Amino acid sequence: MTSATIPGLNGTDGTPPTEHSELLAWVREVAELTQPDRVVFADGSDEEWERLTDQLVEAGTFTRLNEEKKPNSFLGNSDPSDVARVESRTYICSEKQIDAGPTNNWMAPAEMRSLMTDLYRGSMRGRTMYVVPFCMGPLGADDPKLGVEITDSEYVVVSMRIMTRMGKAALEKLGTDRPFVKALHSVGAPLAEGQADVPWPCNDTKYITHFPETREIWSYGSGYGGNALLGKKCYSLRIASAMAHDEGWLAEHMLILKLISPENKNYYVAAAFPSACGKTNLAMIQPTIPGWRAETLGDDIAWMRFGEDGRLYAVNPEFGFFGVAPGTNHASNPNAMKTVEAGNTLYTNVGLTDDGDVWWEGLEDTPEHLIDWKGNDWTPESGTNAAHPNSRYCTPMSQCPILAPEWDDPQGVPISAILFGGRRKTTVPLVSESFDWQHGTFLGATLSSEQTAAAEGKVGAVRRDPMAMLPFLGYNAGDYLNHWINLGKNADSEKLPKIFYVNWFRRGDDGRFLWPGFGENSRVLKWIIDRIEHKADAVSTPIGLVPTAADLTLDGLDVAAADVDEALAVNVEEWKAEIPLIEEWLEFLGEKVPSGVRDEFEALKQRLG
Ligand SMILES: Nc1nc2c(ncn2[C@@H]2O[C@H](COP(=O)(O)OP(=O)(O)OP(=O)(O)O)[C@@H](O)[C@H]2O)c(=O)[nH]1
Ligand SMILES: O=C([O-])CC(=O)C(=O)O
Ligand SMILES: [Mn+2]
Repeated sequence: MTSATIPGLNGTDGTPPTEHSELLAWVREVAELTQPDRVVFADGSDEEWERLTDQLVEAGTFTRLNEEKKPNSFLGNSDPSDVARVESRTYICSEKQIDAGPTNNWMAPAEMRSLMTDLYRGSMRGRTMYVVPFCMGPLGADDPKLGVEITDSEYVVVSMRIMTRMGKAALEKLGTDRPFVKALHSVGAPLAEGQADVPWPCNDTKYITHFPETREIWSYGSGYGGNALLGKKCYSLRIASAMAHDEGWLAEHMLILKLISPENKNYYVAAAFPSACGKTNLAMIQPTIPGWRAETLGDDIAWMRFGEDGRLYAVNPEFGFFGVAPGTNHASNPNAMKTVEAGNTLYTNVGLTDDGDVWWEGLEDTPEHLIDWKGNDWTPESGTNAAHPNSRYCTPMSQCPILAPEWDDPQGVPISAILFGGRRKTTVPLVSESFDWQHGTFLGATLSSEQTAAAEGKVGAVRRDPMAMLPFLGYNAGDYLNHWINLGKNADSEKLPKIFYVNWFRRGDDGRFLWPGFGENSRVLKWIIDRIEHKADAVSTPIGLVPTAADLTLDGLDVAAADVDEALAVNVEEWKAEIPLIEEWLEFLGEKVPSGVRDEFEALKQRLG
């Protein structure tokens, strides 16, 4: 493949639809290495969507859902071994190991390149290689954040069309020489001449690799969203966090929410919770308190930078939602249900009902019979899950009924409050306010949560997850915390967002949730806004400023007063038990932990006595 044209391109004369020489050179290089049967530039058109979804139905990957119930929507269940992010196979390959830090897997870039080049050799044989240009964040930005994913998966192409601004418009933005992130993906399942394909090609060997210094991503062996849709975690968090560190901004695992008060005043809130800990639900909240409304700007990722006015502005780099299905229903998250019911949605690893609809645990109207995510007959008596706990829907953001009109504004929105939160059965109260930015950074740095099914590993085990970024940091966690401290030091403290810590998941002795969560979380949000407006009280405790039940608006809440008190309680003995765990965590992070975070730890110990 040494000629100027690219054989097989679009099945035509081989003339590529771009004159971007660096892109073309890379496409040729990858095609030569991976040996696909043909090369196609994805344009993001409706015609392409139809062609590829038809092809996926034909291949047995997709089932077209009932047109009346779920128009233009498909179910694609994965191989049972390929259902979540693989953190043990995720690498940050910086030149120096210290720059990947203690929280990341590391291998020297040259070694990883050599190892993966061997894996990629011939890995696309018998398949089509797609070149997928995309943009993270508004196309209208002064400095649009572009990328190109090369993939041999049709599932990835159609999913990228939902999750990113993909195709022709992004290719036009690339022009002839705009820089872009190179994101290479192969499912690692070449087909020999005449070999039949399987519905979900993947490989037992998996690598999700990042080269932060050269802003490159190499992914191999998995088709699952977080491993294969490279604009999402790989680019917008791991690579972008490294860019943000160099350039003075933040790339965070945060939802962006707009709250509108009864006085019609707008407040923007960003919140970082670990995977499957409630971002999508909070982002689409339907407030239960009269007069308050909410609108969504993003449910997973926020890029934040200081504006000329000194405030912190957030943009959502994504274009769709890749949300957890189980637990989502018309009561818990009506806005997510309306978004997916509008159609144009891809479902992965949920049940298929006899009338061609989807079902998952927690959805209303349990069917008498369905085909479960593994392809087996299922009834409510089966005693197994119809849907995998990490099953997901992939749906266009534009269909969200409460999408904020400013969602695509390249300026972003000014953030008034940042929330950190996790899943903790004990210890962590429903809400607390940090004393200041440095203390808030400490709360984020020591954030802890019980593990969920969003990644391989033991569900329920408590782990520290700094700013909910543990699996998504593209560089040393100590440097990252330093970056947070420094941003605060260099900003006008009056204009910085206030930082809060929430826990919707505290439980009583019998295991029941003490707080009903979901729409009722609006009561906590109202207190947060009232704190910003100096309208609500709080008690100063060793861990931060905490409301009493009397400080919250609880009219109409159907929860025992004792449960609310228990949800809000700061139990000094429980917090003392937390101290050695925090100590161990800071030791693990090592000497790069900033003094500001260490000082906060000492101060906490003092306050606990
Ligand atoms: N008890 C309780 N459960 C909640 C609440 N909010 C969300 N959940 C449950 O938490 C699970 C995951 O929530 P999501 O909102 O999808 O998680 P996410 O943080 O967006 O996750 P990722 O997409 O993995 O980053 C779902 O099963 C929800 O039903 C809440 O306020 N209370
Ligand atoms: O990346 C994914 O697969 C989904 C997600 O948002 C997460 O795990 O946090
Ligand atoms: Mn996420």
